[in-house]
Amino acid sequence: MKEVPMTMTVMTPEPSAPNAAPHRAASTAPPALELRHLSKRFSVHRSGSDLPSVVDDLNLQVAPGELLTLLGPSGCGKTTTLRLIAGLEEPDGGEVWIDGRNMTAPFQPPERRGVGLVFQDYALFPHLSVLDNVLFGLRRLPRAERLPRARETLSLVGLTVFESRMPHQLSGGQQQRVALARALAPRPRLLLLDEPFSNLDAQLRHATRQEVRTILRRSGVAAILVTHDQEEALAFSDRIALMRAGQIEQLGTPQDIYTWPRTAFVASFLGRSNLLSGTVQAGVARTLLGPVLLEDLGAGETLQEGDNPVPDGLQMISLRPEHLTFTDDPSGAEAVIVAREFGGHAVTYTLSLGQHEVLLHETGHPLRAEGERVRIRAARPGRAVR
Ligand SMILES: Nc1ncnc2c1ncn2[C@@H]1O[C@H](COP(=O)(O)OP(=O)(O)OP(=O)(O)O)[C@@H](O)[C@H]1O
Repeated sequence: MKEVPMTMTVMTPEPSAPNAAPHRAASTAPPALELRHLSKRFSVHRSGSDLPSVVDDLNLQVAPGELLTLLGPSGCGKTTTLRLIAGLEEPDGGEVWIDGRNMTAPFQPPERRGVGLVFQDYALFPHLSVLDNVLFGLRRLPRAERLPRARETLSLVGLTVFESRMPHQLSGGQQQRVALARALAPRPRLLLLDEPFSNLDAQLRHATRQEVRTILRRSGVAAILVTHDQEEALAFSDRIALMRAGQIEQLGTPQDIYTWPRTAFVASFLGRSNLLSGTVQAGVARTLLGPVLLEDLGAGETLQEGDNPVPDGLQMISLRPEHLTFTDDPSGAEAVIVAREFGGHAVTYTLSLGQHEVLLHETGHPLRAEGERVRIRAARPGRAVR
């Protein structure tokens, strides 16, 4: 059974909008969220030295209805960013704007931000029924509106028949949907989800993620998901902000970031990648795999007239495992299969090219044996990364 939560799940919006943005155009909706040069560092001692910034000059806009994921390794500042947005932490610098209102000047407490929160531990009240848990988030609503709103939200998350149950009588996935209903019931401007699926086992996690995504789409609320699970980020998000050391390393749609990583960090954090050094000349890199044609531009990248998309010289080249292929061509690089990872629909081979190892991902072919000598080549263009 879960403990009574220390943190409240729902922050009901206040009706007034004291800090409406002066530049807000009448016909255009403001971003659901805007972070401007947001910074936060924690002090070690009251009087002592400061640690480096945990959130470092962060700029971000989230459109109404958008599902954005903050993705990154442990300790990169995702949760702190979420807590700054919710008003659970005060920033050292910068601004948080929610739905066109400045929440940081003056500082608005959590309950005045119109933000809903969902945590990984569901934070349901164990002694309240499903319906009462949802009603709890509606204390600020006129009494007559509470029950219809709670029932409407339970219907949205598909839990109407469970309204009299206690939380311990529900599966983990159902409990998480109750937590979602409780956060959505006050109709927040923005929903913040902190690792909401991490307590669920793999299968339930996948199903719940899809359900939550569908529910959020239906409700039209903008949401920010925090996760360190790249597969979850790829499947869930309209856009991903990939964070590293308190900054956004790359921001874009899952497909764009996966296809056109700008840095070696992004290439290897989001999916697997072979990082090879190559000498580039006229858009082709000479690597230990032989010549690799390079992607010149990624989504959103533009060139000034006369610019060379990939400068000549020594560069780091990223090649996805699925972009390598076995070949009978004698010009292919010689390699030995040192390991084989069978994943059902696909196989990932680890290949040794002497000093270096690379990964090759193959679907729908007969299995090759460990120890087999093969030739490989790049079947798709590579990407020069910093
Ligand atoms: N209250 C605090 N006092 C001091 N340091 C803190 C505090 N809260 C967070 N930190 C530090 O800030 C850094 C970022 O923490 P944060 O929880 O935001 O990272 P995260 O990306 O969410 O990590 P994880 O995925 O592990 O939850 C970490 O080094 C953490 O130790």
